[in-house]
Amino acid sequence: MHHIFPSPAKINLFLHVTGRRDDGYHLLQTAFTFIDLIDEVKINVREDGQLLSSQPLDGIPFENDLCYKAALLLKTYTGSTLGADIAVNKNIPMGGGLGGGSSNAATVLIALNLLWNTNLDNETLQRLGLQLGADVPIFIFGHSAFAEGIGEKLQKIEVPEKYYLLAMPQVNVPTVEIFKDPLLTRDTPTIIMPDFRECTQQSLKNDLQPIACKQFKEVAEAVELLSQFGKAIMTGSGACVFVEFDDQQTAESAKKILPKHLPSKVVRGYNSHPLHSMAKTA
Ligand SMILES: C[C@@](CO)(OP(=O)(O)O)[C@H](O)COP(=O)(O)OP(=O)(O)OC[C@H]1O[C@@H](n2ccc(N)nc2=O)[C@H](O)[C@@H]1O
Ligand SMILES: Nc1ncnc2c1ncn2[C@@H]1O[C@H](COP(=O)(O)OP(=O)(O)O)[C@@H](O)[C@H]1O
Repeated sequence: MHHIFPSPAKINLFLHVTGRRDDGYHLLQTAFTFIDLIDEVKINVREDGQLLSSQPLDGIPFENDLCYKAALLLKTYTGSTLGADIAVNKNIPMGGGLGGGSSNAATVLIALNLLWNTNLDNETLQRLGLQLGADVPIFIFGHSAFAEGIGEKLQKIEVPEKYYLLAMPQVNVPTVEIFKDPLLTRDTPTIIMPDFRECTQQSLKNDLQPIACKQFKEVAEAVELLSQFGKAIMTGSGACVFVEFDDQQTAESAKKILPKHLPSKVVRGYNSHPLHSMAKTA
């Protein structure tokens, strides 16, 4: 029997680079919230222990798929003898700073932990998830959060659930190229940030954005086009850029003004991960 689990995208409402660790990874302060752009992860438990996909993603061999890596990690860690068929219906563009791959990995960890009865607690799953990527823990944490470290130290926050016009420039921004750019600002002063609503406009910036705009003209164009509606902020290391709206209609009207070559979508922010909301209502 197939089980279907939601796997939402995230946006970084701001992203500050505050330093660098000894291993070269950058220290960040960021705020994550979820949006209703959602992949569907379909899972079927296998008794024979194999991990397979009936529907590999375009250009990604299953061994490199974060879903497979998450399943293998959980299987190795717990010693479960069970396996799974895993397939994803993709709606989240890849490599856009929306965390789709990380979200898929988190959903697989949560879902298989239930289906295989391996009973790991949420914190252990977050720790395992971090081995797959810095963005995985937030999706297991399951609530809007202020994040520090490389994104793994999470504090719950309530963010006003706004609408966003999300522009998706058709370019793949390699995260590593942005972080290694000599012009990157790496010394944004740290902030204390428990209440998102008190965040000043000045804090609402992404330090990776000027670098992505410099390296990719498509990102710079998206920022310029969205800036006519408000403060345009890039998510993660790009390429997607968003601007906030209080209501859906105004966001839809703004979308109509954008040129056809820039794909865009009106989305809504959510504090709660849809898997957690499902668990509460079940
Ligand atoms: C920038 C963020 C913000 O949410 O999001 P995305 O753009 O991926 O969605 C994340 O921190 C992305 O973390 P993660 O997904 O682990 O990045 P990876 O692709 O593994 O990182 C590629 C490379 O970027 C550099 N890197 C990444 C994260 C970080 N905090 N410092 C770094 O210096 C490292 O050189 C790393 O090897
Ligand atoms: N299940 C998956 N979904 C999306 N991307 C995946 C997946 N498995 C591996 N990847 C790889 O991870 C990269 C980063 O994906 P993703 O998390 O969607 O974007 P980003 O890190 O920009 O937010 C993709 O470019 C892709 O090569």
